[in-house]
Amino acid sequence: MSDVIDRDRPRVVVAHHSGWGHTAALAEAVADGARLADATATTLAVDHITEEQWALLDEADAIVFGSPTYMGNVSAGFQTFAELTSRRCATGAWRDKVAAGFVNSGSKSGDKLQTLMSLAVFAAQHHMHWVNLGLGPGWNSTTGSEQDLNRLGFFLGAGAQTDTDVSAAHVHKSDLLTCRHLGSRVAGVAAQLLAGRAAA
Ligand SMILES: Cc1cc2nc3c(=O)[nH]c(=O)nc-3n(C[C@H](O)[C@H](O)[C@H](O)COP(=O)(O)O)c2cc1C
Repeated sequence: MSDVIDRDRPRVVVAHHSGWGHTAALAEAVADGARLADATATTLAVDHITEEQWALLDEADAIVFGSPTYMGNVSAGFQTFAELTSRRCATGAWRDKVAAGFVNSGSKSGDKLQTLMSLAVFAAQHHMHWVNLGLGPGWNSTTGSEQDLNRLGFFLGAGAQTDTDVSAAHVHKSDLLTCRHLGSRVAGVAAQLLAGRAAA
């Protein structure tokens, strides 16, 4: 594929922290969704970030942030990354990129809305365009089930729950599909933005 066509495809980076691999599995699902929507996608663990990976972030059209919920907020690993972006924040390096977020916790709620809100505020500090989940709530009626997309009923981004005593192979199918949906949605919005900028 030529460089010109490659440049026309949105570049999505999924920047996440994960202590035991649960949130990393969700990150892969986000990337799969972006690829399904014809974007290029890279997952990136923010606790081992190289100069090349910083460059990937700087060149991305969209960055999807992901964190487990630790003590009712983003993990220290994610927050360390966030603080390392302060110079980019000051210079507006990520201004007008598309952003979105996904979070995970051990408890069904686990106060992970707070985690998602922290991601959204982080994106806002970078003057990024936050994309919401774009799904109605699942599993909220007598005919619903925990296999529904968006089974935990989030709007701001994707919310997942993983039992604390299972491996990453047991991340809930519905949560993986919900994250895949988010990746596709982000890629679609990024493509619309790129097309709009080109037209303008
Ligand atoms: C230090 C620490 C704090 C945690 N705090 C919360 C919490 O506030 N709410 C919750 O529901 N789960 C909490 N958990 C559980 C994790 O969110 C859960 O195990 C998650 O799946 C871990 O994802 P990871 O493998 O991507 O790190 C905590 C786990 C750790 C290690």
